[in-house]
Amino acid sequence: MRPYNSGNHQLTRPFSVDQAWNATVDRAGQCVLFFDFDGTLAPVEDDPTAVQPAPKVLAAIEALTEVVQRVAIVSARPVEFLRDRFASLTDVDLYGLYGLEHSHGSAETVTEPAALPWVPTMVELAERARAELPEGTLVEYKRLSVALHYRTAPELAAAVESWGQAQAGRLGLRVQCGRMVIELKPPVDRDKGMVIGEAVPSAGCAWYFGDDVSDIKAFAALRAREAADPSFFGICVAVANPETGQEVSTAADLTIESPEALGDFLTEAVHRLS
Ligand SMILES: O=P(O)(O)OC[C@H]1O[C@H](O[C@H]2O[C@H](CO)[C@@H](O)[C@H](O)[C@H]2O)[C@H](O)[C@@H](O)[C@@H]1O
Repeated sequence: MRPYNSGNHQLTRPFSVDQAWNATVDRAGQCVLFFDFDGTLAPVEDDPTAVQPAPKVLAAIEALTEVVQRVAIVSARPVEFLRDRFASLTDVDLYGLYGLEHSHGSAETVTEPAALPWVPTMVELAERARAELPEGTLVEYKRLSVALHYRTAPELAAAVESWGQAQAGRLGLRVQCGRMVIELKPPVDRDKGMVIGEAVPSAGCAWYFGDDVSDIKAFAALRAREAADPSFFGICVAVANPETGQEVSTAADLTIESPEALGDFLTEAVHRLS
């Protein structure tokens, strides 16, 4: 595979964790670290409201903000949810709802204007889902999207997905499938790949950590940046899981065992980059 210029190091895929960090040390001040939230920084729970970052994650990210150019969380959760989980971190960029919302540092949340007219549709959709879907489905209303979960009732997968697809057709919404979930979103062009594509032009390197199929678009954005500029290097890291893990790992450069292991990995990264 084509070697690419990573400062003082020439890396050729596949590369090891040590090689990736050594190449990052040379340009830590130009490096952006992007993290997905659920299943990456936080272990999966049956109840989406109960989720918290894994041990060591908050301390490690806080320390990393001092040594890299930027740290950003890129999630399908609303910014308000992310801000609550990362309240102690004032220097982290938050991208919520696949980039329909963002907030930089402690600034106000900005919402993509084209998505706002879809709020009433989402309210109606969430009400209808609660009334029509079988018991065991968990309906998560997120203002500009609705997630239909079947983690605690996997036998409902086909029924929930078919109901969601039908509603998307009826209302003109887009569908994003994930780990035991189908999500309906406004027909507005925002995804994790677009967020990363817009955020990396001024960076010399970037790491993206993710566990779900929506994160593969973010990996692709790093690959595209690298193809356009051989002096840039992007490192795609999968977090293993029994549902989407194989697909995400196949698209990644490196795989980490779990969100808890990522906490350890980031703690080690602080020492390597400091
Ligand atoms: O982009 P992300 O930050 O990874 O968000 C993706 C979805 O994460 C949440 O659902 C997932 O985690 C839940 C809590 O652990 C779990 O119960 C569910 O099965 C997973 O799909 C979140 O609730 C969704 O809104 C996000 O779309």
